[in-house]
Amino acid sequence: MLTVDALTKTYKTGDKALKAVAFTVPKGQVVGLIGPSGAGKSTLIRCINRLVEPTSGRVLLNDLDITALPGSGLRRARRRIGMIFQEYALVERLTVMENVLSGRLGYVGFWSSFLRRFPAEDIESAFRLLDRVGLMEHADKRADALSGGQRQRVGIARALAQDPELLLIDEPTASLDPKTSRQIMRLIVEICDERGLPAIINIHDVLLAQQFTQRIIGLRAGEVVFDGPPAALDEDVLTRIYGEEDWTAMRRSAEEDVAAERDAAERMAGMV
Ligand SMILES: Nc1ncnc2c1ncn2[C@@H]1O[C@H](COP(=O)(O)OP(=O)(O)OP(=O)(O)O)[C@@H](O)[C@H]1O
Repeated sequence: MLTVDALTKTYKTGDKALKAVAFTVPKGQVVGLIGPSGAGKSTLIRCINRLVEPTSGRVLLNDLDITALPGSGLRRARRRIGMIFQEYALVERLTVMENVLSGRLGYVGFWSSFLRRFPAEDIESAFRLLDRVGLMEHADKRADALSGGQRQRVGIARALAQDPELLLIDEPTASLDPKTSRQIMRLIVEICDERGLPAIINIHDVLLAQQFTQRIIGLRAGEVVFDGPPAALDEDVLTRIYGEEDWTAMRRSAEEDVAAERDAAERMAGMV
């Protein structure tokens, strides 16, 4: 379980990016974090793994107080937190398998990691993960030979290779087409359910968040202004999160996207 307790971040510039943010995420739950630009979503994700130092408040991962850890303890704690990124952050010239195994680098000693020699059980487990994300036959391909959706699957497998207790996911579908985005969201939610992993997904696509996550947290100007099930996310709530003008513009562009996708599907159907 992840507990975020009265988390506050004030940057040196005086920007109050988080104001006493508090929530808990139980095992297996996937939370969609939404909010307008500048609401504090990235700051929240970065404060949880302490890439950004919180000003006050606490972050607990199961029984471990991440906010109280000194440097060495923090490195060990970060192994427990898997990260998945918008731009995948793969090593392009390495193979799919090597990228997945790089998730184990925090566990093997310096020379083994320098020589990229991994224990047999790490390799077996990496094969199982590649199978789970549907990339078994691509294990030996270089990462730069893959499609965007396949790359994100490698990113997911690499995060899981860490054997994490929490996943922090930053805009996982922002570089993908709508169909691939849905496949990736479905995969993330299924895997979190199978492994009892809590996850927070920073996601700008409200419809996608609503369709796949079990809970939505809406941030506005550093404060949680909504925390509840996707079904409760009505026009009033969305206006509260995004403001009247931005929500109307977002809804219009989402409707246009849905219509464009439907037209494309109809055209494809007409061709066969
Ligand atoms: N390194 C920094 N120094 C000073 N202020 C910062 C820094 N990073 C973010 N901020 C400020 O903190 C607030 C929250 O920013 P943050 O990037 O967390 O928002 P966000 O919701 O992730 O936005 P976006 O969706 O555009 O990525 C903003 O006012 C931003 O200007």
